[in-house]
Amino acid sequence: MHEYQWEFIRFALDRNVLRFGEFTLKSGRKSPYFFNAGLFNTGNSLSRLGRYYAQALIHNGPKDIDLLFGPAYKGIPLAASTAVSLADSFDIDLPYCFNRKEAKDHGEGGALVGAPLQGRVAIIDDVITAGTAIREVMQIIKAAGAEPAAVLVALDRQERGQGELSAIQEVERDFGIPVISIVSLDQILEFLEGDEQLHRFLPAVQAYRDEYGI
Ligand SMILES: O=P(O)(O)OC[C@H]1O[C@H](OP(=O)(O)OP(=O)(O)O)[C@H](O)[C@@H]1O
Ligand SMILES: O=C(O)c1cc(=O)[nH]c(=O)[nH]1
Repeated sequence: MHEYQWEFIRFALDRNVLRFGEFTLKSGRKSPYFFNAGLFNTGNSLSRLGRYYAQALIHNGPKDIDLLFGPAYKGIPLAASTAVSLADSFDIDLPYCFNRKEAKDHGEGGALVGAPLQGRVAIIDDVITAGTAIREVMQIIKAAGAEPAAVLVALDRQERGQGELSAIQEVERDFGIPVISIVSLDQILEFLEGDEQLHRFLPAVQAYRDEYGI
């Protein structure tokens, strides 16, 4: 694992974002670990997080991105902090937008907020598990006439999607775009192996991976 990945896992553990226990996921799967990006909840942690995403996009993403999109809800501050980091640290001023889960019927109305949803879009979200959320986002982008160009997530849980491939592999195959993650379950397992205090969670995470992993 790269040093920045080890640092990122330490950062997520310190903020209680990465936790071990028993959690029910959007897919209904019962997971022994959970990544709650909502707990990156201070200016400092969001600023640091935005830099991780911005670096991942610059180093591993396509060069010709026109817009960042943050899926409601947790993707919203992620896209915003990535946009700020790109501007502040890399002198790249990209527009960003996000959706509402319920369309608004007064004021400016509608389900989209921010810059017009157009051009080549990088989707900024927290995790991909079974891939349901990301497929919903693809529909929103296509309905607007824009073009999905990449997906960026903090954590690739490396779980099966609709078939035998991982949800991320299915997205790459079905939409022909790269999915970039800061860390994946492989690195979390490696971290657990090397950490005296967290080592005890390894068996449960490995058993979960045997059931749902690829
Ligand atoms: O790959 P999947 O199986 O779809 O699961 C992952 C998605 O589930 C969570 O979103 P959720 O819809 O719970 O929304 P939130 O951002 O409002 O917490 C998470 O933020 C991912 O977007
Ligand atoms: O699959 C999910 O619902 C899910 C997993 C996870 O680790 N974090 C999260 O916010 N959602």
